[in-house]
Amino acid sequence: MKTTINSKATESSRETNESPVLSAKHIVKHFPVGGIKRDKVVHATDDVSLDLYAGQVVALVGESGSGKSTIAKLLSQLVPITSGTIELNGQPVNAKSGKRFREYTNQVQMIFQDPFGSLNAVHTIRYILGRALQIHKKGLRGKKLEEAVIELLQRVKLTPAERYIDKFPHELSGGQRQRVSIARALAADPKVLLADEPISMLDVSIRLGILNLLKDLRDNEGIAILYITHDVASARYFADETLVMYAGRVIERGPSEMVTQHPAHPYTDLLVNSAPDPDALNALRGEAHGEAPSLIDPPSGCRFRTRCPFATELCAREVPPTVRAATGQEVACWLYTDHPEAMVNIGDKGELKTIHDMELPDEVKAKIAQNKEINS
Ligand SMILES: Nc1ncnc2c1ncn2[C@@H]1O[C@H](COP(=O)(O)OP(=O)(O)OP(=O)(O)O)[C@@H](O)[C@H]1O
Repeated sequence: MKTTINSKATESSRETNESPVLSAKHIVKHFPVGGIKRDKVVHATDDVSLDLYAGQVVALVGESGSGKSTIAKLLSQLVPITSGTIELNGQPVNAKSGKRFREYTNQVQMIFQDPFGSLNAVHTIRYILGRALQIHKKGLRGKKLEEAVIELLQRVKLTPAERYIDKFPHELSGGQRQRVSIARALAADPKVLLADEPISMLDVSIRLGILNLLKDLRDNEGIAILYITHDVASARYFADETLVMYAGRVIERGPSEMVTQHPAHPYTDLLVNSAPDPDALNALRGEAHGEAPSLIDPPSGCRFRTRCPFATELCAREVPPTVRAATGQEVACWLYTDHPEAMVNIGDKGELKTIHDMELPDEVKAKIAQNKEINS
């Protein structure tokens, strides 16, 4: 039986001897449920590990409710983790307040989805960015503060800065406001940006500009970025590595090009083929059906098995190990192991048949055979 591989970030996308800036190890978040289900919890994220490296973008993709935002909230320490550890520069982070907490939030900044709600409408850009700078660099005032505000505006390409500095948020376009939000995050000189759907509320025509700005920050300033998105195509364009989440778990990860062009996990395949509307999965393919599962009582074993065309009794019984697929990415799926039961599929009428008896394209059969060989 194949041994489970470490869920370390894919090495081909970066220098192998580099250490991550921010590292999440086996993080779990269970939210308590109120009302009559008081004794139950929502399994928002279960056993998620990820590493963010300087000058690299990691994308988290998945349907609505798969736990992506929860990961960002845990990494930004907006909500406490149920279990697991977060390490910044190799040091475990457990400060919940005080100086060490402020040091952490300086280094790990968040960019939110809604540039309309996240900037205070009653203040000018000068005040908003000036306040952010003063919080992180105490004693900065007068001309030096003005220069620092102008520099921030230049870093996010709002130039000439004089045109924007005395404006109120409502006088700016959505894209310009998102640039101000990014400038505010940069005021802390962060090593990590957690960007939760930073372009999804923006007009399609200006989305690329914001992604290119974030790309520049990655390339020129070496900032590590976690990019949360529904949009697989933008993950391919922007992210070095892509992690796919399903019902609170990471089910596939690897170089973005491989994950998005040669998906290994049946769910990723579905997600990629349903683009640009990943929430329309149900209508997509005859063989995959059903709703995303409840996170209060998630399915046993593999959480995708209730919608998976290849699900077996083994998938219901045990959580699949994470193994390496022939195409290089890491995948949590029994199909990629040499477990004998993973060969058996329950047909429409309840009869047992092997995956090789199913009507699959030859290339899919070859891929599965190749994967089994590699992992045996
Ligand atoms: N404070 C909370 N209390 C209870 N449940 C929560 C809380 N926050 C999130 N959840 C639940 O956790 C699960 C994961 O939510 P999360 O927002 O992380 O998903 P997501 O993938 O980011 O979705 P979206 O793309 O819609 O933002 C959902 O079932 C959600 O309802």
